[in-house]
Amino acid sequence: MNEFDFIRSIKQSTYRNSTTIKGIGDDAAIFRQPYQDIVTAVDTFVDGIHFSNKTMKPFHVGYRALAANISDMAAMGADPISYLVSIVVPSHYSDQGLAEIYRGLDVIAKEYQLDLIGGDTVTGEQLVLSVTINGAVMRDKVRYRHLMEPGDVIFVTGTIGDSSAGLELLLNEQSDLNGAEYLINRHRMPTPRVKFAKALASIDRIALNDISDGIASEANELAQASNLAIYLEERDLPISNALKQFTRNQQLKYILNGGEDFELIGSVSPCNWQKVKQIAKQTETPVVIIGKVREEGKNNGTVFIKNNNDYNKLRPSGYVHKN
Ligand SMILES: Nc1ncnc2c1ncn2[C@@H]1O[C@H](COP(=O)(O)OP(=O)(O)OP(=O)(O)O)[C@@H](O)[C@H]1O
Ligand SMILES: Cc1ncc(C[n+]2csc(CCOP(=O)(O)O)c2C)c(N)n1
Ligand SMILES: [Mg+2]
Ligand SMILES: [Mg+2]
Ligand SMILES: [Mg+2]
Repeated sequence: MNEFDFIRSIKQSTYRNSTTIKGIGDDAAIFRQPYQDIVTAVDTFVDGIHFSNKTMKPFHVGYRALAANISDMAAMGADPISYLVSIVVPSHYSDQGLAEIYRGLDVIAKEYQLDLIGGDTVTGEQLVLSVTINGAVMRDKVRYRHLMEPGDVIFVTGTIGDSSAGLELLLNEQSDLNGAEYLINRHRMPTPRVKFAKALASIDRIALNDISDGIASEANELAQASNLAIYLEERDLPISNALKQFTRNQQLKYILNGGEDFELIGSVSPCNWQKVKQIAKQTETPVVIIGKVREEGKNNGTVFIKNNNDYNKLRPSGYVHKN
């Protein structure tokens, strides 16, 4: 299919948001958002780095690429609205594969009521998807990483490490483990926590970060942005039943250094914790406290984790891209 036929094939016939003024079909898209701040982010998804034919079908490539962007909106407390997709397609890639990528994009877009409003299509050596997302947030309700305060509790949604364990099962072609399907599904089709993050709007101040690179990295980002120290309790890290089958060392590797869970880690004043719990219940989002925040002079910007009664420094150690 040529570029123009392809673009016609992916154009939405109607838009899901009345604020989408112009989508696909001109030099640029237009959306209108009165009274709110626009929030925007981009994330890129590369064959051989973020996925391979061992780990994802074309449908999952689309689904997972947009999920990562939606998760960044959740991490800001924003409502995702529209997205643009820039895609590099290898010349040997099938029309059917391309259609499946866009089906994956559209399935999750529909779930979160997003409009596809534009993008770019080029041929190249390697399949690459770069997704730009737009969202909106009420003024003064953005959940910056720098908003932690001393005395806050650190919480995390869902269970952590599942995606990384699922990835390892896929790479080792090991699908006989109990719960393998669950773990693999968590890797291929993560669930960004938008409903929960939006429902937190009644709480004045919350710091949030989404878990793309493992708790060790994300907690360090929060500590550094807020210039405070974080103390985590290893035994309180939330683990799925499927992950419990792995050795404790493997579990900790997946949880702390794995990544791609797209759960949220954040901090809130202890006086608002009950409210967070209540909102979590209403939105069917598991949430637990895993640590606390302290003002500690020379230790500010550092994360510690307790096991066997000792706190040890937890260094950022997720996936780092090197140029
Ligand atoms: N090439 C770049 N040019 C300009 N800004 C960049 C570039 N790469 C990253 N950034 C910016 O750096 C900040 C951190 O980006 P990063 O990609 O680490 O966050 P993230 O998207 O939450 O994490 P992840 O990509 O692991 O999901 C963001 O403000 C991002 O826009
Ligand atoms: C085939 C294959 N091999 C390895 C990985 C692991 N991996 C790649 S990027 C990344 C961090 C998030 O990236 P970013 O920071 O760009 O969002 C992780 C954990 C994978 N997903 N697929
Ligand atoms: Mg990014
Ligand atoms: Mg993020
Ligand atoms: Mg990253």
